[in-house]
Formats: sequence, structure tokens, C-alpha cells
Amino acid sequence: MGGLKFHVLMYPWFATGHMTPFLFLANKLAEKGHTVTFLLPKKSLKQLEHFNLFPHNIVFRSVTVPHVDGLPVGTETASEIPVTSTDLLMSAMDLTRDQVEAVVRAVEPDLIFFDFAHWIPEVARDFGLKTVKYVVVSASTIASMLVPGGELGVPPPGYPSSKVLLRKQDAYTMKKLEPTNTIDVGPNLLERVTTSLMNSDVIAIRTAREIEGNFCDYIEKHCRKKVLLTGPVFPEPDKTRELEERWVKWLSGYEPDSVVFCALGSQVILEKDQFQELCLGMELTGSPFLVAVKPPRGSSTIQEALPEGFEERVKGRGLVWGGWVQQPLILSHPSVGCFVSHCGFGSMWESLLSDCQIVLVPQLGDQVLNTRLLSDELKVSVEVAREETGWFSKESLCDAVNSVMKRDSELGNLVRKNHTKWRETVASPGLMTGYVDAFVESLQDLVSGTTHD
Ligand SMILES: O=c1ccn([C@@H]2O[C@H](COP(=O)(O)OP(=O)(O)O[C@H]3O[C@H](CO)[C@@H](O)[C@H](O)[C@H]3O)[C@@H](O)[C@H]2O)c(=O)[nH]1
Repeated sequence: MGGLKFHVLMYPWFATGHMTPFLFLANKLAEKGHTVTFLLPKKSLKQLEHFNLFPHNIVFRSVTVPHVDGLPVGTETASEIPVTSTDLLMSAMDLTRDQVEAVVRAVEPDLIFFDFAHWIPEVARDFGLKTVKYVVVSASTIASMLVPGGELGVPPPGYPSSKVLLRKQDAYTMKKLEPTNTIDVGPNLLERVTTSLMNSDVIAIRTAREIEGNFCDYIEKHCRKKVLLTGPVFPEPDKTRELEERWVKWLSGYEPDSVVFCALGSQVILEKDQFQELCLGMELTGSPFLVAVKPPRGSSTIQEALPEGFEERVKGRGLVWGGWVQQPLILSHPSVGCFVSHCGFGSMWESLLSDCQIVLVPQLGDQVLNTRLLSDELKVSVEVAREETGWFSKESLCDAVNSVMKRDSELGNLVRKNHTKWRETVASPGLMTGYVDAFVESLQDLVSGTTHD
């Protein structure tokens, strides 16, 4: 608890998968007596408030997200829009610079944490402050962004892995990100990320050396600056919130480890045909299943998009739900035996912490890299096979699930064994506290201007 106390201003990208890990880290800092001003869009306040375990030390301040042409009026967060409109929301974030400067002036922080607001180092310089670019995607994602433009499947010189790569059949992930608008919105995502990496004082990554050490070293060398690791920074289990009664009731009707749970995060919106294939694949597994995804593109409800006759056929054993569910609590329910995930970075950690078998069906580039890390390097999961176009069939989904769910499957036993080993590693309390303690010490040095070789 000793040493210098500092005040951090945090300004994460307006997406659940970014704001929540920032807040988890804020809790760790607050626990040690440091203070945090957390800037976020108004709409996100409600969703995040309950994660704030130290309301005296962590103070939320909302920003007004200005309207930009091309976005529906009132848009404030990435989960409200398709990923192809991300660049528009980023340009709206750029327009909040005045508001951020006013907050800096008012609260006088010692440090600013940011991720996509690439102009934060300029603001900080004006006030004589230090900045931390906090990476809440995997180190492998950042490493692969540092040398863009190479041939898919071929590691750039010095890149630390021949497995954690985008391959030719992953080209579809790039199409998914192509902006659909023609409005000039300033720098693209890659430019924002590289500018942020280059202009911040230090880079911090939400990862563990045990899992991605070689990628962290690669980034440090490439960016020629210190890379600090916070460890996975899992949230404390929230004992005040229990799994909703409807899910407790539904899940309790099934045998232990029998239910296949599928969730694709806060952003993914499938095309209708791929959504239907997902449903049919789950049906084909023969297992009870719960799918929690957004309605597919062009449909306003799940019901209107389900395949013909599907609901009657799976009645009593399968459910497709279009709303938000409590993912970590569902994963820890004894009836849930398999997690079919998009492998967003948050879900990646949650899947590692769970004792479910893991089946991955990534949708975006970073999710593909996380998938390769888990499936090909750590061998704790299996990936659903895709065709060259990026399409996955109901058969390939069903095969992947059954390959790890069938009793006595060799692959199932192998991934279970590896998963147990890695879960024990990442969940060991010593690992987390060790990372956070070392991270805080480095921040104290940064604020006080102390240097260590
Ligand atoms: O119904 C749901 C859906 C999600 N979650 C939670 O929401 C978080 C989602 O985070 P993540 O798994 O990281 O997914 P996304 O928010 O979809 O991911 C975005 O942000 C990630 C960085 O954290 C990137 O890796 C992804 O590519 C990007 O799409 C997790 O904690 C989930 O437990 C729920 O609780 N209920």
C-alpha cells in the first residue's frame, strides 16, 4: 500500500470490450489507494456503474458524444452500430477533445490512460502529463499490426510465431471491417493504434508474460519503449449479482456439463444465412444449447430470423436469445459444458478461467489471432473450420463441438488437460497480485520521474 499516490484519468474507446477492462484495472489501482477519473459516454454509465467497487476513489464523468453524419442520432457506443461504422464513432470521439481538456484542467491528473484517442499524448504534453496507451486486445494483435501489408500466412521478419497469424482463408475478417461510408473521418484504426503506440510514454498491455511474453518483447523492440504488463486483471466475482432466475431454472433442467452455450460478444452481428447456419449447427450437435447473439443483419428480432421449423424441433432443449446475458455466471453454471465463443479478448480470458470445453468461431481479425493463440499454441480449444470464403457450415460447427464434447474423445481429453493446466496458471492469485504490484510500482516511477535500467 506504500509509496506515492497518484491520480489517473482514463479515457477508453466507447466499447464494452474496452471500457470494462479499463474499469477492472481502475479497481485494482483504487484498491491500493490511488484515484481515478473515468470518462465515458452517458449511456455507458448504467452498464458499468456496478463494476465500480471503490466509488470513493473512482469517479465517473460523462462526455457528450457529438453527432457525426452517417451515424444514427444519439449513438454513443460501438455496440449500437455495425463494425463497419466504427470509424465514424471514432471521429465523434475526436470531437470530444475540448471536453477532455476541460476535465484535465479541472481534475489535474498525474497520468492519462487511453487507447484509441490517438491525440491524448498531445493534450497531455500541453499539461506536462505522462500517458499510458493501455492495450486491451492481445499482444499478438498489436504485434501483427506493427508490420501491416504482408502476405497472409507468412510471418514478417522477427515475428515471434508461425501459428498466431491470419491465413489466406481469414481474408473475410478484413472485409467485415471495411467502412461502408464515404465520409472523411480522419485516421483509420491502424493509424490510430500505431500513432498511440508511438506517442505514448509507455505501453501497457492486459496480458500475461506466461501466455504472450514473446509478443510483448516483439512490441517493446519494435516501438522502442517500455511495455508494462497488467496481467489479465480479472474482475472480482460480483457476489451481489446472481444469475437471473430464468437461466438458473432453465439450466438446472440439464445434466452437469451437458449444455453448449454460445455467445459472440457485444459487437458481432451475423448475416442472416450465417446466423441460421449457426442455429442449425447447434441443433445438429444433439446437445442442449443456449445461443445468446444479436438478431442478424436486417432482422429486428431473433424469432423472425430463425430457420423454418427450428423452434418446434428444438423445443425443450435449445434456446436462441437476442438479449444480453450474464456470460461469466452462465459459464460457471454446472450444467454448462461447452462455450462456443467469438474469442474477443475479454471472452478469451473468461473462457480460460471457466472449466468449459472451448470452441472458437472468431469473426474479426483480433479474434482470429486470439483463437490461434488458444487453439494452436496453447492447445486448449478447437476452432470451427471455415471455407475459403469465410463461411462456416452447420456440419463444421457441429463437428467442432462434438470433437470436444463426446465422451472419451482423444482431442476432448487433450484440450481439457491443457485447459486445466492453463486455468490453474492464470487463476493463481499470486500471478494477478504480482502483476498488479509491479505495474503500480512502474507507474509510481513514471509519475515521480524515477528511471530504472
Ligand atoms: O451477452 C453478453 C455478451 C457479452 N458479455 C460480456 O461482454 C464482454 C465482451 O467482451 P469481449 O469478449 O472482449 O467481446 P467484444 O466486446 O465483442 O469485443 C470487442 O472488444 C474486444 C477487446 O476487449 C476485441 O477483442 C473484439 O474484437 C471486439 O469485438 C465479456 O466480458 C462478456 O462476458 C456478457 O456478459 N453478455
